[in-house]
Amino acid sequence: MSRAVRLEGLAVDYGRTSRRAAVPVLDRTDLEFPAGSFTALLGPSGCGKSTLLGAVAGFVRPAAGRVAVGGTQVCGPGPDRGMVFQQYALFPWRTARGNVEFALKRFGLPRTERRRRALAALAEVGLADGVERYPAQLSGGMQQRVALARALAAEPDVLLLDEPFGALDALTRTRMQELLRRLWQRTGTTVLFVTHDIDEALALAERVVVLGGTPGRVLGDHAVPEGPADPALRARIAGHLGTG
Ligand SMILES: Nc1ncnc2c1ncn2[C@@H]1O[C@H](COP(=O)(O)OP(=O)(O)OP(=O)(O)O)[C@@H](O)[C@H]1O
Repeated sequence: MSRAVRLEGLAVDYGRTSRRAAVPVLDRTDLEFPAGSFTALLGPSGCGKSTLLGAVAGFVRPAAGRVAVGGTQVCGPGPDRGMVFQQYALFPWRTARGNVEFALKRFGLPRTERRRRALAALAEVGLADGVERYPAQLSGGMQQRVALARALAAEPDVLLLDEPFGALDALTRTRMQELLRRLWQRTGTTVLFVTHDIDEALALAERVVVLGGTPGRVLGDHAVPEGPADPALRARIAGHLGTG
């Protein structure tokens, strides 16, 4: 299933204490991500991309406004939202299968179901032969496949990816991008993908939202047409980023 994500006047600030005023990180932001859509969030370092994703994941509490997934207000993390980070954050003492199974534990699934889902998700990301390997026996790309399988095994409605391929070499990165596109097309999950790479955003997403400024706000919102890359669109987006 997939569900729409809606940000309504979402604002986030950090560092509020009894002595110090809060630092605003994300300005009041209204955005709607339709069910099944694939959006890239693009912007310079520090503009609040991860913060926005964290608010959707339920890790970050809004200072104002709200986030709703499928019409239900987000109050904390939940199995309907899966997250993949740049650092794979796998347990080194668990195998690929063990890492995915462990992540499913908090959803109260019986052991046989956890195993079934873990093996299916690992096969889906092309790791059927590596399920009993430990992270140290896997390349960076393979470890990121495990992290992706871990998120997919929960069968989330919304997949949140925070620069997931930033640490991979160019070839592995292209392969992982293709894998993600295929998975999205098959599952129809709503995808929010954070990157600071224009070409990655244009290669993957149907829509590119550009964030920038301090506090962060939406500077541009562009549909990406199917087909060959459009240099004029790229130039417009680069213009928002000040890299044109
Ligand atoms: N837990 C926190 N406490 C205080 N400040 C924070 C916290 N997390 C992030 N910040 C600050 O909030 C701002 C936005 O950070 P965020 O990580 O959301 O940006 P980003 O656009 O994802 O950056 P990057 O591309 O470098 O990951 C930054 O100035 C950062 O230093």
